[in-house]
Amino acid sequence: EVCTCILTHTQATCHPKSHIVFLKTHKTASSTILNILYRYGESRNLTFALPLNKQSQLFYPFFFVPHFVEGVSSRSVKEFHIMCNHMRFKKSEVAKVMPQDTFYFSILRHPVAMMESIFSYYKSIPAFRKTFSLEDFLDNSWRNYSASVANNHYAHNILAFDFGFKNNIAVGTGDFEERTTVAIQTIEQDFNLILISEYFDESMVLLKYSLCWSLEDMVSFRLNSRSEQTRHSLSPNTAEKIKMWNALDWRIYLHFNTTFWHKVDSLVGRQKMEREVAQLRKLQVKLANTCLTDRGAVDPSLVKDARLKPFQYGTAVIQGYNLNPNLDIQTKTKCQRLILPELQYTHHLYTKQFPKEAAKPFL
Ligand SMILES: Nc1ncnc2c1ncn2[C@@H]1O[C@H](COP(=O)(O)OS(=O)(=O)O)[C@@H](OP(=O)(O)O)[C@H]1O
Repeated sequence: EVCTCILTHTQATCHPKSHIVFLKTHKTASSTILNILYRYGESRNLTFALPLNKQSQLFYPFFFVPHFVEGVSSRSVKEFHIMCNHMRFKKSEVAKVMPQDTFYFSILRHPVAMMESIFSYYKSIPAFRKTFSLEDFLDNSWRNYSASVANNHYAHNILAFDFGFKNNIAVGTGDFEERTTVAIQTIEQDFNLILISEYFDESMVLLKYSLCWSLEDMVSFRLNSRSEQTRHSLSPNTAEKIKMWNALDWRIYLHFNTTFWHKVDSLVGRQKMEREVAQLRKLQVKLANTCLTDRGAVDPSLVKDARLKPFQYGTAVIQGYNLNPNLDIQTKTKCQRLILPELQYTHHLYTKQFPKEAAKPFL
């Protein structure tokens, strides 16, 4: 894989990859990446490993098994190209569905920013429900945190959980170091690339090189972003408490933040990276000027077309976009796909791939 990617440096004959697994982690900009994969696959008639029965997730938080994918049990699909919906990762099971030469990648976000986002989005889970604030949770409520209660996994080392590891471990306990090492080594083995949400544009350029795609394939608008009014700034003291509480995630993040920059150096180079990030941003500004009326995201109450409204959850206010009404049909379709929220786009692809199943009443 590395060899073909190096060839892309010189614009030589690398072959675009189309067998891809993206582990969609939570609150890491993963919906923006999902949208990139959906558009790439749809425009090339690739087949997605979509969740069974019109679900939007691969039966998360259960560990992945092949029959979660529509078309596996019925054997109606011969070859899957892209798997990218939320799942709890288990490599041995995913590998039963996907071709051998599949490229595996995922994305991590700084655990402090991530927990701030998660607290607002998953405020209704038992661990957070009765707490006044994230600070209140970190100071007091975590003492009553029960790992066995459904959905509480969102509150503790959620990155590790999504990658398939046990998430309930405290720093300083007997096997913390060993389990951290095993988690990091296993992710290194199972994944070809780990991206970092804080360097989203750099991540997209790195992904472009790794997949041998074009810069045009990497353009996106920020999806699933919260409006300013539901963001909370955290003190340095709170940030330290989050790093302690989510020590496993913090260690995983630190490790892959380092390897990310090693990959940048070996696959792209810093100067070229800077140039390509600037090009990518230019392309995105141009696209925003063409596609959008408001130039950027707006609060959901201001999204005029109900079909383009993102799903709302918890105390978060998730923003969406308004489409420029003066577009020719072709441009309109292209722009619409760029801002189509995850649930709507998943349903659209499901209907295309499985028209008969899509017509059946929802069970
Ligand atoms: N391009 C880009 N760059 C940086 N950050 C981005 C980007 N796109 C989305 N986001 C932020 O990612 C958060 C949503 O993450 P997800 O889409 O993974 O959420 S979900 O788990 O699917 O609900 C959400 O974070 P918060 O706004 O802090 O909640 C988004 O703002």
